[in-house]
Amino acid sequence: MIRIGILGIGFMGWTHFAGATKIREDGTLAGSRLKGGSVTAICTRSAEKLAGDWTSIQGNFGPRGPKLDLTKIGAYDQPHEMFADPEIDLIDICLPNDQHEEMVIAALKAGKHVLVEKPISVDLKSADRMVAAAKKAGKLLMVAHVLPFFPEFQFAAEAVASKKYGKLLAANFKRIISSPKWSGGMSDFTKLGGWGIDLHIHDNHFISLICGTPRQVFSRGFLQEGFVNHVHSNYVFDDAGLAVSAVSGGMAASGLDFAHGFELFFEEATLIYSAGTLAGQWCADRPLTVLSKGKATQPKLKGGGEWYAAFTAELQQAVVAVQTGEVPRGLSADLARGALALCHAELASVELGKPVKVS
Ligand SMILES: NC(=O)C1=CN([C@@H]2O[C@H](COP(=O)(O)OP(=O)(O)OC[C@H]3O[C@@H](n4cnc5c(N)ncnc54)[C@H](OP(=O)(O)O)[C@@H]3O)[C@@H](O)[C@H]2O)C=CC1
Ligand SMILES: O=C1CO[C@H](CO)[C@@H](O)[C@@H]1O
Repeated sequence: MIRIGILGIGFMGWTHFAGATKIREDGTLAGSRLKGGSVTAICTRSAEKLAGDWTSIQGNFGPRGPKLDLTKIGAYDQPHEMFADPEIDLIDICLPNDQHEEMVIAALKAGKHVLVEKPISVDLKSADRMVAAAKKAGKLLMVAHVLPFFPEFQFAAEAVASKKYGKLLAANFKRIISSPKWSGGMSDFTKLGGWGIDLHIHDNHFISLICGTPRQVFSRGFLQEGFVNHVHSNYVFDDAGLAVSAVSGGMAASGLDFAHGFELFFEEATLIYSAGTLAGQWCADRPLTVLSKGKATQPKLKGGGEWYAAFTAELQQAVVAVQTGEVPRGLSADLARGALALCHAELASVELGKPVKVS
């Protein structure tokens, strides 16, 4: 049994907890959703949350946090005490971006495997230090990029890899939010790395996963405090027969809290998907649809339809990685670091007004 300790009970800490744990209506815990793994501890600075009152938590998807009976799990208010607990194997870090490096390195030094929320860090040198610390400690460092675990994105990734609709010729991705209001810790634009890192990295990671690393990127957009707020990017691959672009940012008016989607153009089919919130209501305006030979079909997707299902799948893979010692590419720190490098190349491209090589 892989025992997981979650550090930071905000939007993502609650979401990971819900993905991993069966919760009854009355807030008591009914066991793990993960095969071979379980959340056995949490660490939070908040006395309220330690006592099980998570009702202050509300992110830009999913329900408000509940009132929980936490008597069956360990509850810490000091990260280093949780890291020292010999009964924990994997630390799951759900803290604001600027705190990832310090806590990741401390957990690795304490002999734990680590899963850290995306982005791995805001700074590339910091990401390198984290990767080096994992190698030195001989422990796994995984980055919780959840997009490949969303059923629609999983379907798209499998279609590209299997070539079931022929070669991918072109792709366009969208990820738009209005500025979130729920989190003090996530409200400092420079600590976030701007939406060009905090938000858009999801698509940079997914694009790198399914298409490989682009050679160059050419971006136009809007900067704020030295970081990207809104960006339109063209990715330049060695394969001139592959055209990929993305639009991401945090400039949407409130009421459009979150929207994402894609159009993938294959030789023999087009895949479209578009969903998000409109004035607080989740709305899949274009559920994943395959257009081919004049027909539009909505394929049966893998995975559950619950709001936390992608996180269950992500945490399940992290558990298997600890069991086997092998990190799947989607969770690898190297791919996460590469996605961050792409974000920085886009920032440089917006600043310089010309294409920039991806390092
Ligand atoms: N994969 C995805 O879809 C998403 C990923 N994220 C990522 O998850 C991470 C956390 O984001 P999110 O959960 O939205 O943020 P929240 O602010 O909602 O939660 C972060 C939590 O970290 C703890 N914390 C510890 N130190 C601090 C501090 N100095 N300031 C603020 N909080 C602190 C707090 O928990 P406590 O009170 O328990 O101490 C806080 O609630 C980020 O890296 C973000 O990019 C965010 C949203 C979606
Ligand atoms: O997907 C996401 C939704 O928006 C959040 C910010 O508010 C991001 O942190 C996150 O990665």
